[in-house]
Amino acid sequence: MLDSKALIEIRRHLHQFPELALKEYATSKYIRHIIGNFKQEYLEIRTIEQLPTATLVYVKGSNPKRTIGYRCDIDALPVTEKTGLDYQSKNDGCMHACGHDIHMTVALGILNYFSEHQPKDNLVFFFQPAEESENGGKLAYELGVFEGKWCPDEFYGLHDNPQLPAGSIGCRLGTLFAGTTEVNVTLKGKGGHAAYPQLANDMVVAASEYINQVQTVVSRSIDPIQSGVITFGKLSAGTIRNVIAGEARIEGTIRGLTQTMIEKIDSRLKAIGQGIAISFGCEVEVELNQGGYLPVENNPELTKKFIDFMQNNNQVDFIETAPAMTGEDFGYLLHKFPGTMFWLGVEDSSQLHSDTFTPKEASISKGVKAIIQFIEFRMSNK
Ligand SMILES: CC(=O)N[C@@H](CCC[C@H](N)C(=O)O)C(=O)O
Repeated sequence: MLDSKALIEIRRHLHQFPELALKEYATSKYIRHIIGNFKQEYLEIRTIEQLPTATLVYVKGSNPKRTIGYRCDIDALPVTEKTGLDYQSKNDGCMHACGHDIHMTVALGILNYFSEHQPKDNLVFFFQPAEESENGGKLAYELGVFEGKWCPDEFYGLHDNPQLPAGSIGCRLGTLFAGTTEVNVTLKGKGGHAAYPQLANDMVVAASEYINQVQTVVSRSIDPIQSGVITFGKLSAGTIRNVIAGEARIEGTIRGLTQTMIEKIDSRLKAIGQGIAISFGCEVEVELNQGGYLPVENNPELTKKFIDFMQNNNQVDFIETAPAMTGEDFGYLLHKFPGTMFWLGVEDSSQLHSDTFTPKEASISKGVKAIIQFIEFRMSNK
């Protein structure tokens, strides 16, 4: 069984070579290499031609009543790491700033254990590309990856959480994470000389107005008891100070804890786009793409079992958490299969997606242990 030193070595390797969504070639090669060193007797490794960076592993149960799925995500973010760690990212402008290196290592630790201790039920491990964007979970589902013996009766997955103590487990009944919609707004007007605004149609001003008006959506259009977030993380326009920009592009993300909320915000963003087009006499295209980022809704029965198990396990520090506005395309898979998503505490003062994010590695072995214990408990259950 991989000890904590071996797990940390794996995690540090993964951390140094992060790759963006659907480009995780070295990552998946490394994952397969590590799995290739495990005892193979109960394992079947599968790759998918149309989703080449995905890896699935089937573990044959000794007396199966069901197939339990376990998913982890493998992609990284376009963030330049500033941790200064001696194992910091060697891939410029790319970082495991959301802790997917931790997720992969935990999954490998669990898989390693079951490769040596044949489980009673069948297990399916899914090392999923493209969680941060590009809808890897949905893509896999639509390719029919989970058909036949690869279809889990129940599916589990975790996300790391820097706000929780290292190695603790957090979860809740109901919605754990928000649904998200990616939004891209393109505004087209007319470029020109900075000195002659009357002859041009300035899209820096129109884009600013669009962004300002959108700030009223959460404060004025939605029920204050419910939650919604709109963040524009990227704005681009223009080439130089003295040329009026004829085009602007805004990229953002919308979050809501219910699908109704997401749809309500989506429709307001479209309507504001139409208003800006009329008032500025320009073209405004509002593209909305939810992809597979549906709200992460935990299955009540399975999640109750999960929470009861973790709460009654004196080796686990369990924390009941509030819903979070993070998104996860595991939400899509949980709309197809019953299951549970939960947090693994990694305790850090930096938040997810920050360039100084440094999860505590002690959380890895604790997470592996707690999840193995849960899977064993689940296999002993009807
Ligand atoms: C856990 C986490 O941080 N997930 C990402 C998921 C991204 C969703 C989608 N690409 C979007 O930006 O809307 C997050 O940003 O919450």
